[in-house]
Amino acid sequence: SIVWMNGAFIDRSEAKVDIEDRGYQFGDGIYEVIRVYNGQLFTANEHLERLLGSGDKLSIQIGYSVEEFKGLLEQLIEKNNLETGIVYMQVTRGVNSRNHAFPAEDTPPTYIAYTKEVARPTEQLDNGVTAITVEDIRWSRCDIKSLNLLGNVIAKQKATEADCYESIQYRDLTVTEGSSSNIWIIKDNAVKTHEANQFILNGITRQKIIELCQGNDIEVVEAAFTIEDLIDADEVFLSSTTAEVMPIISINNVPVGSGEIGPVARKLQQLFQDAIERECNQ
Ligand SMILES: Cc1ncc(COP(=O)(O)O)c(CN[C@@H]2CONC2=O)c1O
Repeated sequence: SIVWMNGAFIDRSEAKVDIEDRGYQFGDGIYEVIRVYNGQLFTANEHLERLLGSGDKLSIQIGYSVEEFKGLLEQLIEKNNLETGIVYMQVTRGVNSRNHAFPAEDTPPTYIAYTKEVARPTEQLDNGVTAITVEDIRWSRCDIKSLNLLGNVIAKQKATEADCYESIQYRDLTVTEGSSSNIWIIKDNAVKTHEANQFILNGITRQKIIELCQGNDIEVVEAAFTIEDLIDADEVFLSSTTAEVMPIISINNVPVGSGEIGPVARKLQQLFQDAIERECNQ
C-alpha cells in the first residue's frame, strides 16, 4: 500500500522513522483518525482543524493547511482504493539528538498518513458491547490528541483482559471518558456527557452527536456525571470515529437499565447513519 510521508507518496515498505524521532522517543507528537465511507472522508475538516489545534497547543509548527491536508488525504485514499476504513495521520516534533527540551524551531516535523480498511462494527452496533470502569491515571491535558497514550493503553488493556470492549475512566468519582472514546448516559430521556475541558478529548463524533441532539429535539447536557449516575442510567453508549454510536449494555458485569439497547441510542444511531449518508452520499 502507499503511505504519505514528509511530503511524498511512497510504498509502505520504504516508510522508515529515525531512531531519534521525538515521536518515537518522547511520544512528542499528535495524531488523528479520520473515517472513510464510500471512498470519501467523513468530517475531515473537523478532524484536520483539531490536528492544527493540537499542533498550536504543543507549539509543533505544522506546515500544511486543512485544505492542503485534505487534498493529500484524498489522493492517498484514491491511490489505495479505500472504500470503507480510516486514514491514520500523525505529526511529531521531528528528529533531533535526544534532549527533553524542544529542538530548534526550524526542525522539520515528521509527517505520516496511511490508510487502513476498517469495516463498520455492525454486529457490535446492533447488539451493544460491554465495559468496565477504571481509574483515569492520565495527565491533565487530555484535550490534546497526543501520542502520549500510555494511560489510554493501560486502560484499554484492562478492558481486554476483562473480555470487555472499552474501559470507562473516572477521576475521583467523576466519569471522564473511555480509553479511546467519549462516554454518554441517558436518564429520563436526557442525554449527558462530560463537558469539553482538559480532562477529555473533545471527540468529533461527540460534537456531531450534540449537533444531532440539538437538531432533533433530544435534550442534551454537557456536564460531568458520577459513577453512581452511570450505574443508575437508563442507557449508556460510547462514541468515537471508529465506533460511531456504540451502545454499552453491561458495565462491570451488571446490565445497564433493562440490559437491552434503549430507544434514544437507537434514534441517535439512525441520525448518525443519516449524517454519514448525507456527507458521503453512501
Ligand atoms: C481518548 C479519546 N477520547 C475520545 C475519542 C473519540 O474522539 P473522536 O470522536 O474524534 O474519534 C478518542 C478517539 N480516538 C481515536 C478514534 O479511533 N481510534 C482512536 O485512537 C480518544 O482516543
